[in-house]
Amino acid sequence: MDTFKIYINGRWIDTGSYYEVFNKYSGEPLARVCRASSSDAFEAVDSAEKAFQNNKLTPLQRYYILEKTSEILLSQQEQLAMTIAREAGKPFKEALAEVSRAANTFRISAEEAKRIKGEVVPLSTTGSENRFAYTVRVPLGVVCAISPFNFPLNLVAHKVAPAIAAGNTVVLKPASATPISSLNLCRIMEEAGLPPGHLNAITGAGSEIGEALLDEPRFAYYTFTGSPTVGKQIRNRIGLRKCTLEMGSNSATIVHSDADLEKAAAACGRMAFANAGQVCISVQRIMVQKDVVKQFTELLVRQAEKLVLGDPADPKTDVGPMISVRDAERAEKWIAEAVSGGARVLTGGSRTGPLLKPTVLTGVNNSMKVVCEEIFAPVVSISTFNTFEEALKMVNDSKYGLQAGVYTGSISLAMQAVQELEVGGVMINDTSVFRVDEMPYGGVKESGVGREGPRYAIEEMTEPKLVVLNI
Ligand SMILES: NC(=O)c1ccc[n+]([C@@H]2O[C@H](COP(=O)([O-])OP(=O)(O)OC[C@H]3O[C@@H](n4cnc5c(N)ncnc54)[C@H](O)[C@@H]3O)[C@@H](O)[C@H]2O)c1
Ligand SMILES: O=C[C@H](O)CS(=O)(=O)O
Repeated sequence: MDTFKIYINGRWIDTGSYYEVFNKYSGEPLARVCRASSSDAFEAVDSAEKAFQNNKLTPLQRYYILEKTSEILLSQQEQLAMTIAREAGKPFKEALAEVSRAANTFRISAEEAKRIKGEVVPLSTTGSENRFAYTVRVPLGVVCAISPFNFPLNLVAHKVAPAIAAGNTVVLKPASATPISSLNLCRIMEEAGLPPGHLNAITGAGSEIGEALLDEPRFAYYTFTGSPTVGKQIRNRIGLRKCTLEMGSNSATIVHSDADLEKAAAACGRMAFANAGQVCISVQRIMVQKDVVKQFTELLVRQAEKLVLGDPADPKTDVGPMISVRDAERAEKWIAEAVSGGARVLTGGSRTGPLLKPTVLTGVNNSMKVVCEEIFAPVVSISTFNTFEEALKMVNDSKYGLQAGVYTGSISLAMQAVQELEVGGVMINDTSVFRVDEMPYGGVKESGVGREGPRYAIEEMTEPKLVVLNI
């Protein structure tokens, strides 16, 4: 079994303490991963701080390193995807797409590294005569990047690539369940020419090492993706320092009676169960106009029942295991809670180990966890509405607000949704899950603070410095 070491200052370090990462489908040990200590965390920050202070990269150097990283990712797409399939349980075909997206995230960040700019500030107030003012955007310094299990490569890319593009240095703490993809990325960035200290990765089980990072005063910025529970802890612990928090959601998609129902059902049927529903913008709630709910539901159930559940390493698999048996058991309990409250299971609902069958529920209400919480499982609930205003209220009746989808043939209804939905992104005639990596991405309410997407993450990871010349 391979042993994966932590990466500090360009050196691979065997800490002598390990934990096992498991194949999420078979439950077999996949690799042994070093467990970092708080002194390793301290050393990682030391390394990043020294690199930031003593070895700044020019924008062009950053461009070449990020562009090269993108190329290497694509050249190793199959093996990187198989690692994602095994450590995260993501179906191989989805994992291939994730590697391709990560390469794209690096390519976009490479381009943005050449475009970081300030602006001329016209001064006209009396007393500002003979003065010329402008701003420059400067990097914040050492960035702490903490990433989730469900996109173990691309969501790490969305933190590391913009941070490096902006001229920062990084200490990365990947999810304990899926650290291998991050360590592969460190290897690739080293091969791409990233000098020692610019990227450091420390791994460990549970929140122990994560906690050590929150107590570290030398981080200028925290970029976190994960659950609201942890995100709130970070917000409360880091004082006045800036952070981006990409957190949970119980994303909704509205299907109006004037929608293309075949198209809407096909998209919802695919995207409600991608990555076994473990996607922050997963189609978890579908609101359907009552005149078309019967037809839509039949189409959706048919779509769900076509999906192949099984080993994510098998190219035929559409839905793999959830990240753990415990999470699958939690989802199963939430389904049972909904059923005891009057909900009906139209398909799915049963579990074998970490495999939960794609599940479609109706007869739900907003007091049920499957609706009001983030289920993060292959479970979707259908509710009905009479008027479009009702649908908008149902979507907004949530503590989350990441992205929403709206299927309608009416431009005025679409614009009303844009106006009234309390979310970070409105997808018209797409599900809530639509995302390409150059988009600004993030939410409101408990879905988070700040935006990702390379150009927007770079804005967050730099700040304007004003210069005034009295000439
Ligand atoms: N909004 C987004 O872009 C987005 C994307 C993917 C996932 N998510 C969210 O992430 C969650 C699923 O991912 P997860 O289970 O890995 O989330 P999680 O919150 O359990 O863990 C996220 C990261 O935080 C670390 N962590 C845990 N406790 C910590 C602590 N006390 N201090 C510092 N770090 C700590 C974990 O080790 C992991 O690296 C879901 O809520 C999902 O909605 C959001
Ligand atoms: O899980 C949340 C991710 O941000 C979803 S994706 O990156 O849009 O696939």
